[in-house]
Amino acid sequence: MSQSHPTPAALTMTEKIYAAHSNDKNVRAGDIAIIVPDVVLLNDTSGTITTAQLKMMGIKQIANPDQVVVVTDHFYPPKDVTSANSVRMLKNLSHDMGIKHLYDSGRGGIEHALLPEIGLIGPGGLVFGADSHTCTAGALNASGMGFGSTDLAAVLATGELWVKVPPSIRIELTGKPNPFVTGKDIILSIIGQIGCDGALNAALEFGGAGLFHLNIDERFAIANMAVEAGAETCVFEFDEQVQAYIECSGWQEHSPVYPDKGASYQSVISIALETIQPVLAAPPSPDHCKQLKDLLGTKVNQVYIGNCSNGTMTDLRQAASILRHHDVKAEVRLIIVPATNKIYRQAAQEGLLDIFARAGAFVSMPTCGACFGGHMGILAAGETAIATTNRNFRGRMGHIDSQVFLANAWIAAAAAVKGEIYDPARLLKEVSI
Ligand SMILES: CC(C)[C@H](C(=O)O)[C@@H](O)C(=O)O
Ligand code: SF4
Repeated sequence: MSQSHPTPAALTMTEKIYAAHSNDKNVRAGDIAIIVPDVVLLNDTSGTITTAQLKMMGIKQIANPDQVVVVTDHFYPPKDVTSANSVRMLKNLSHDMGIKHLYDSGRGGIEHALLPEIGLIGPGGLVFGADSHTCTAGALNASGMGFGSTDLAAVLATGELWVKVPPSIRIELTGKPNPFVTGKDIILSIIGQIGCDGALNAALEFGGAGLFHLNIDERFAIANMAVEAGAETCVFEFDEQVQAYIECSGWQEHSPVYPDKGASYQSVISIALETIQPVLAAPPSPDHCKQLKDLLGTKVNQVYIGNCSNGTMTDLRQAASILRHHDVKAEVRLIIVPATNKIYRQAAQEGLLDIFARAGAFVSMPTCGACFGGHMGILAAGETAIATTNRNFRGRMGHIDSQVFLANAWIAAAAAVKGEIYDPARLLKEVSI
């Protein structure tokens, strides 16, 4: 419950979003508040546990079917009978409970990329999801929080949940990134600096003049990985780029939040974008940040370009700029997965899918697939992958003795061509000579 706070107060963006979704408009960081999210997000892994919990609780009708979005993406299209049963379970739930927002992967995409794209989340909005990367929504001046499946069952049953409003860490971005430095390099560098628990139980809030140089796709890549620094959620400041995005997506509510001058932060971290170099996260964790120049020559067996953080048009265009001139090295498996149906079709229209297929890549409609070692790209013992994904824990993409390096799409594509970690800038120069 909210304590008695002096008013008027200077608030963070996170405090404003949670207060706006609570009956108690005076809630602040540290308070426990009953929160009603705009969206409750379920997928075909955790969502099935949530569904089973609802059954155990004897819930015949959920509180607000319009609040719920169901996306089948993790094992989509079902890879075996168990995953087929999971998808069936979610389709039955949607039918029985009157949930209209049901998206299968072919029609929709990976949940965190899809939700903003179809205008179901936007400035000032709040989503609770049974998936840790629900924080991706933060790129659009919204807040997304991941929960366990049982908590989500409680939200479905009642439409609300108690939450401890997190304190915020302000990340002040200044300057302009160098060529070949992307959102991925920025977030990997930040996690490398503060560690996988550097933002534990806090909200990351991104702002500053440097934001101007980051397009929305790059902000998605950054927001998506806030949880890899331990953050509960993250929020980016609102600007013209967010405004332009929601004009296309159709997000109806227009309630951007701004940080108040004098708002209180757990800490403030300044990042001068021009100081960031192209980096990778070496195994076995996303905070194991290494400069590209220190990993050159590392052999790779598989390259994966996709997932909910980096399966965007920005990533695909970067990969295509390399693959239009080069074939994938014969012994390397390159898998490219646009994050949504819309991105897939845009890439087709721009001729990118053809460039990928011609170069020898395996291209697929959206699915989580290999990202979490689910299907379609499992690593054998001793194999090494470079992935534009967000996690490289031991065994993440397959065998417990396989390795994953996280990197941007330029670096990933260059590795697919060379079969080893290679400087994409150098590769492009070799073409123009
Ligand atoms: C399976 C799912 C619950 C999980 C998550 O919560 O993040 C997955 O999406 C992941 O990336 O590991
Ligand atoms: S793409 Fe990967 S990280 Fe994203 S939701 Fe799917 S499994 Fe999780």
